[in-house]
Amino acid sequence: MAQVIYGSEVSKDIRAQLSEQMEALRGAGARMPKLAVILVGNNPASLSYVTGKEKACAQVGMESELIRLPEATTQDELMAVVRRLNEDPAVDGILCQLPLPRGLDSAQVIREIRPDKDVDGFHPINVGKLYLKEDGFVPCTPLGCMELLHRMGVNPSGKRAVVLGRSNLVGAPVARLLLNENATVTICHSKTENLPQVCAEADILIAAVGRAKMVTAEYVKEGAAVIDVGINRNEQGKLVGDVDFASVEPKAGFITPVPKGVGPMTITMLLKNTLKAYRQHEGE
Ligand SMILES: Nc1nc(=O)c2c([nH]1)NC[C@@H]1CN(c3ccc(C(=O)N[C@@H](CCC(=O)O)C(=O)O)cc3)C=[N+]21
Repeated sequence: MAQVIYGSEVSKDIRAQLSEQMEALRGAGARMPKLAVILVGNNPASLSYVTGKEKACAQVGMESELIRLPEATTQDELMAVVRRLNEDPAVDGILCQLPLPRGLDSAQVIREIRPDKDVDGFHPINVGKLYLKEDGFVPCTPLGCMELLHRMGVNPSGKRAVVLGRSNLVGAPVARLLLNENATVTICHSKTENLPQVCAEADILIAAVGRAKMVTAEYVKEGAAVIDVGINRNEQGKLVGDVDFASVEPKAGFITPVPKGVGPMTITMLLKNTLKAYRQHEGE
């Protein structure tokens, strides 16, 4: 029987600490940390995530500004908005919600965000710092996965870790964070052979592949820590993870659910990254 670790609960703890820190800043009459979120177009999933980010900022007492741009926004118009936010001393963090509408170049937008305001941790400078173990912004979902592992009391050092998926947003950075904590890391992808057997060697299994319920019990070692990053929607539009929870839960040592697992941690880590940017801008 696995111990189910609710990211929604862990998030409550962390957000309570953030609320206290915001209270202290407000009490001292300081400028408040501010996150600017750019949403281009009307993708309903993006709108729900962005709304969640704004609500979380308000919940802890952080400022946020939502810039909504029409689907037909041009690359130059979008770049101009990013440049304006780069120069705005009241804005600590900038996030451009992905994916962008077809025809817009997200890599160019990400490069335009000032690295010290890149609270997504997607800018090449911050990616490089992660690989060099220097202090920069780490992407929110990978940070959330590591926080959940630490809350499980699972120390990655010396453990076999398998990351299922190699995206720039999740798989690649979380694999690097696990390596930075001295795990022995295997990254699996669509070309990996004997996938279930490779995954079943893992003490720590991170499922970030984007395929609903793909990970069943045969992919899981008895007692392993399983972290489900999946954000798939089933035919009824219900949020479903990459892990088949019913099949894996009896065998795993720890497991995170979807929803109420990694998702809320992603938002909470975004708040922490925004406070980190604020502290750097305030010269603390
Ligand atoms: N520039 C950028 N940065 C991102 O961090 C980013 C992005 N673009 N594009 C999309 C992904 C996805 N993402 C999630 C955020 C919160 C939940 C979340 O809170 N999920 C809740 C459920 C929310 C619901 O019910 O819809 C849960 O899992 O319990 C999930 C996914 C951030 N993303």
